[in-house]
Amino acid sequence: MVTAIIPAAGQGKRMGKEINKVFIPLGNRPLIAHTVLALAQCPEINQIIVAAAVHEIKIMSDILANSNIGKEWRIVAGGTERQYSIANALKTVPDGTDIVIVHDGARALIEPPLVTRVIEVARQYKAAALAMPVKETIKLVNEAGLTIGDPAPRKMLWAMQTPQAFEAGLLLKAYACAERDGFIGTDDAGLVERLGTAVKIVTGSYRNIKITSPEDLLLAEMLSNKRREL
Ligand SMILES: Nc1ccn([C@@H]2O[C@H](COP(=O)(O)OP(=O)(O)OP(=O)(O)O)[C@@H](O)[C@H]2O)c(=O)n1
Ligand SMILES: C[C@](O)(CO)[C@H](O)COP(=O)(O)O
Repeated sequence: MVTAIIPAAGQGKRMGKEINKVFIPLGNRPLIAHTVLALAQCPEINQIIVAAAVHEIKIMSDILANSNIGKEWRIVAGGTERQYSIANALKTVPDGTDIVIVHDGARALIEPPLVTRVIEVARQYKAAALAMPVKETIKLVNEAGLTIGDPAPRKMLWAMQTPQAFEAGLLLKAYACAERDGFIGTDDAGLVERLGTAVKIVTGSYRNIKITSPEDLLLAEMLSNKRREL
């Protein structure tokens, strides 16, 4: 049984709008509805848990109730960090779940076949994540703004995306260890790697953007219109 967790309890500060970016409309529905519906289209996923900010539970619930999700779904209260929002959701994962997938509410353009793929690979390798090769030259820069070297050859650098999928027991252990150590990571794969488990990379898509700043919204609108034309 596969449970999907969607953290959507952020503030969307970098988007610079008054509302949480996951409620911004994209085409005919809010971003979060696109995200949840994309995951709901994956036959492998049995239930969906969305983490929402406490003061946004009502609006989230209204949106999801009107979205014809067609799968079991529920909302949990989020936390002050993405990781805490996911930790809250993990506490409510139903017994019998063997795979947990985590997907950002803000990655509304995810294509269902990629979700299916990452779940299949997680069954094989225990841990899998979408990622894309970086296109830019990446450098380490110190606080004074001076370069201090290249981190690794570019062909070894991949930009992590979501969804990321894990054996349920492994992810629960990774979260318990991170909490014990006071470690905050920027993705779930990072928490699992701390246990010594390598995460199998699945090539994602440059269209699977995390809608973070206003330019991303423009790009999302273009990509989404293009998809409707096809
Ligand atoms: N305390 C938090 C912070 C983030 N998220 C979610 O994690 C995903 C990825 O985070 P990000 O894109 O950084 O979203 P925000 O934290 O909302 O953005 P910002 O940092 O600009 O405020 C988003 O779907 C966001 O809603 C969450 O559930 N709980
Ligand atoms: C998990 C993630 O989407 C992988 O790219 C990303 O790290 C989330 O980052 P943020 O710190 O919440 O912007």
